[in-house]
Amino acid sequence: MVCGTANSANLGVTVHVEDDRVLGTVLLDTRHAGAPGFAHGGALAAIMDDLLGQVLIPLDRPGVTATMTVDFHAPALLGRTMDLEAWCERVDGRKLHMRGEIRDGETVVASGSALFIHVDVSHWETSGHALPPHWAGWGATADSKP
Ligand SMILES: CCCCCCCCCCCCCCCC(=O)SCCNC(=O)CCNC(=O)[C@H](O)C(C)(C)COP(=O)(O)OP(=O)(O)OC[C@H]1O[C@@H](n2cnc3c(N)ncnc32)[C@H](O)[C@@H]1OP(=O)(O)O
Repeated sequence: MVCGTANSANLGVTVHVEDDRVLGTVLLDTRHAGAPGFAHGGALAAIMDDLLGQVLIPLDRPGVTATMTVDFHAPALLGRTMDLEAWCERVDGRKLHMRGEIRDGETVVASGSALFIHVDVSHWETSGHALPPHWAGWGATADSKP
């Protein structure tokens, strides 16, 4: 629902990995309004969760959000391309401490921190739905990483 191109209701986030960091952009519009002209905080929180979750890819650790805090520092205006950045601050066993920012130019609109828990890919098999084929092998190098 955030960056999945197969979902026509996605929030239009695009991301890529650079040196273990996830960088990206998002352009919110009236569909994502809270107050007129401003992005809904829940949309920003969803973007933050997904952004921090994308760090699981360079970490090569499948995982889920256990807890997340989003700090809203400045109003997020609709119709502006905002920059996204996320990284892993610390790995402590299965606990993955992520951090990220949503910025409008030099202004940090929101910052986030989350605890993700490393799980086996079989975690998602309990839904009964088939996993995306490209998830096969996700986490294969996790045991060899600190
Ligand atoms: C090449 C491949 C490409 C693949 C490409 C894939 C795309 C990749 C992008 C994904 C981007 C999407 C990002 C969205 C991410 C979601 O939206 S995930 C969905 C929302 N989250 C969930 O559904 C999680 C639901 N919760 C759970 O399933 C379970 O509670 C958990 C989190 C797995 C933990 O359960 P558990 O495995 O039984 O572990 P448990 O022993 O309870 O906890 C382990 C440790 O963590 C601590 N802990 C657990 N929960 C908490 C908490 N809430 N607060 C503090 N500590 C906690 C425990 O205290 C424990 O600590 P220790 O005692 O070891 O010190």
